[in-house]
Amino acid sequence: FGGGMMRQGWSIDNFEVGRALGKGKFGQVYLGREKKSRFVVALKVMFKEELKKNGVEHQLRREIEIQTHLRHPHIVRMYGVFHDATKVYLILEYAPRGELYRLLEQKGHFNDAETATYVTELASALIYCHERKIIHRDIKPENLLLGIYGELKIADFGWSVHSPNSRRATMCGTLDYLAPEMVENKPHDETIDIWCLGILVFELLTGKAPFHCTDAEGGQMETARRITHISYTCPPSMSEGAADLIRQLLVYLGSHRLPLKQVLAHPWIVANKQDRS
Ligand SMILES: COc1ccc(C(=O)Nc2ccccc2)cc1NC(=O)CCSc1ncnc(N)c1Br
Repeated sequence: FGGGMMRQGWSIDNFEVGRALGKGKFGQVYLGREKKSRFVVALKVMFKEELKKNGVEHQLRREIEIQTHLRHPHIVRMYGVFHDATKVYLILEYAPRGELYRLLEQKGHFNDAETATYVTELASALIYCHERKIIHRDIKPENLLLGIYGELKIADFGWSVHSPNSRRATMCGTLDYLAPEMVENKPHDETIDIWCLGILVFELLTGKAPFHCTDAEGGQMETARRITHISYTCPPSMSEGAADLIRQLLVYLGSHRLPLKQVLAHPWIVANKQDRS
């Protein structure tokens, strides 16, 4: 089925459409099944009008070019794309265990073994991307899905670009994952993903993003100030090893952040990561 997937000429008539899986950027995602092969996929349906209104057609085209060539166990596959008069459809790998952030909400936080295993999977996917000069720029629980064994898969490369890049993404929503160079609108490179990895480690272990400020605490301005001043504290519940890894990731200068290969070799990761299945 995969090979055939790249053949052009798919239409929605080739698929049975099932329940809604979630709401991605610019569109709704449904469970789908290709009729002949019965292969199950996730179908993301986006309205051309909305893409045009948001001026993201070129971004989507680049995304499709990037994504259709990526093959990695911890990156959600994009098998293909088709469109009709009003909509664009992305044929995506279905992640059977859904969204990581829902699991995080449910559990409150993860333990060292679960977190170190997710970090290992994410770091290996990011190494694969960075080798191809692709930076994701939007690593956060909302963009991470879970495969059949509960393994992590990066999805929604909505903001991926080729590095180095200084174009400012119109960031909507939370500032929590913004790196200092993004807050200060400076040029950035793939080390931006290493910053986001540091934010993620903290959030998976504590259930909170390190620089988050509620509106009462000063809101987004205060969050931005804390990011550029690297002003956060690890809770006493956090192990020294995890705090050490976070300290080496949340570094102001991108070039001074722990390289991904050294993340995989960090003592806390090596001591706590588990094998899946
Ligand atoms: C490789 O995955 C993507 C690649 C690209 C884009 C995308 O929209 N790009 C884009 C859209 C507009 C403009 C520029 C880029 C989106 C995704 N993926 C998603 O949105 C995730 C859909 S939710 C889901 N998917 C599978 N299994 C589940 N259980 C769930 Br829940």
